[in-house]
Amino acid sequence: MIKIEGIAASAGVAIAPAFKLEHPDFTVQQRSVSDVAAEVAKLNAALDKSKAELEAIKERTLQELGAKKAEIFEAHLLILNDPELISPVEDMIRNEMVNAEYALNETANQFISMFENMKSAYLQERAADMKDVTKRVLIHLLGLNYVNPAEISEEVVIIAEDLTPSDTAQLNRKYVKGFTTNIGGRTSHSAIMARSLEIPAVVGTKEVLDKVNNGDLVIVDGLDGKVIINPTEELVADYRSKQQKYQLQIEEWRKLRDQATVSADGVHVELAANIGTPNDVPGVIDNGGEAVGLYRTEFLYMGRDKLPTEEIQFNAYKTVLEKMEGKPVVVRTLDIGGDKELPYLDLPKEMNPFLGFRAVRLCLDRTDIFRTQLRALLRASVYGNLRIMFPMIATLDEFRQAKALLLEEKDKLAAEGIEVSDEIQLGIMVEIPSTAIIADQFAKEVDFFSIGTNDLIQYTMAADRMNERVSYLYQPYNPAILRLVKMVIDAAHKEGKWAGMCGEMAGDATAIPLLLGLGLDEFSMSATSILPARSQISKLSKADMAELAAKALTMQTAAQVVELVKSIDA
Ligand SMILES: C=C(OP(=O)(O)O)C(=O)O
Ligand SMILES: [Mg+2]
Repeated sequence: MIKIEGIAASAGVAIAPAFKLEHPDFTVQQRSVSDVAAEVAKLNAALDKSKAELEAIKERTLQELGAKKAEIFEAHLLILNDPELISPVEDMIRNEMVNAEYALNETANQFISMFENMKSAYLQERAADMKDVTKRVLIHLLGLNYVNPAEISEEVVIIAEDLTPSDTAQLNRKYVKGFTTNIGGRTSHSAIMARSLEIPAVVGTKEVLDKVNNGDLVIVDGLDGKVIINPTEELVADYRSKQQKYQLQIEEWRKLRDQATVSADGVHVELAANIGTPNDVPGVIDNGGEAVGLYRTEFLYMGRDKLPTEEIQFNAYKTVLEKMEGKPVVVRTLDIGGDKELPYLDLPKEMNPFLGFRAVRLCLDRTDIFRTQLRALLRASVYGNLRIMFPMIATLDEFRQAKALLLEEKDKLAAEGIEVSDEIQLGIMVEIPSTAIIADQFAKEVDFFSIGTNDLIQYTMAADRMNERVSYLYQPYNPAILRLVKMVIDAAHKEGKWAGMCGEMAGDATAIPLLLGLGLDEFSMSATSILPARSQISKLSKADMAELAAKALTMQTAAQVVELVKSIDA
């Protein structure tokens, strides 16, 4: 039995066999072959295995997710059965006497670049299918040991060095009971997504991948940040009861679903949810969310081969607004960069991606991309209560430029006779210290602030939010952070505006008493944190918390602040 400590990233307990997820090396080398017939046979065997896999996946998808989702695998099968692709591969092996993987890769790449250069969106999508199918066959030709995480069909706990946000988005909750990684922090995007998928997770363990073998029984304790490999039977029994207790607690919280969030002394605050896709909305409603406080639109841009069209975006935004039935929806414009990459934009690698060309910086440069998103948002605005928010604003100039582009697009739509709501509030994320410091000036021009503590903490403390080695510096309760938060809230209130928070700190049980005391109006968090937060706030008096917060601001260290907050229970 091995016990490993990590960072509790998504609540709950998972107990299942380990599935190690390692990204294989798809590099293909050219080799000369003398036995051409054997090479062709090798190709055919790999094709047969791939087809059999696809048949099985298609069948399963059909049963579990329906005909529409299964179509993609039918398309992949058609490619593998297409003589126009397969014959040239065989010809190349025979004529040039080269290895099967090289012939396949070369031929497929020619088709891929041909499709990519076509005008039709349909044919461009075929390029993505071709890439997927080629990878599948190469896995067999190169003898790689790899299963796509989306295709797991038994209950497992995933063990990985790290998971990208798009890996995480593909996980099927039915089979993936939990995950644990070597690197990452509580605010890395895979952790955030794990919370919205309600998959227990422990990240930043530094060593779990080296310590575990495929099939080992693993416990992931996402409540206390522990991973146990090959536990004793007694420990498994203990954790099963911890799992049940947590389940009962969730049922208790559920009773608060349809209630407003009111403090013990009768003050209402808004509890909103952070979402990544329209599919997250049922989770928001299910968890009693009063609004969407942050819709991270970048996930619409990820996991595809090219930019989403205005129509794709319009439909996504409209769906969210309609499903929220008039409750506020804060949509954040594209925040790509940092740990969220868009390979098809072909941006140069940067030394410090979190300090680089990202979010609104990119949008103000690539106004073509930005304008498309703004148009889609404006068109969708008539379907609900839309609020638009710009990320990573560092200067007033950036806000003014972004707002000017929005107004230009609004005028254009009006000229085209397309209806746009006149009630759209326009706000900014406060996640860069410069903006927090002159929040009083911003407050005169914006309709609201949403404090992005995930980034605000990393920029204030100069500690990478993804790096577990400096996680000791990632201190939400540091008085320096609390003072910045206070400046932003006070600045908003002075101008009659509201201040929210959509960083993970907003859902953190230790931070909530302080934030309530500092006067935060809206708390936006992972949907699963909403009910525990509602329960907690109902027991706190805002007036008492204001006194507590005032004391916290005079403390010297984060540890002292934590002690102070703990003392309210004592
Ligand atoms: C909510 C935030 O945005 P993201 O986590 O997407 O950077 C933040 O920085 O706090
Ligand atoms: Mg951010």
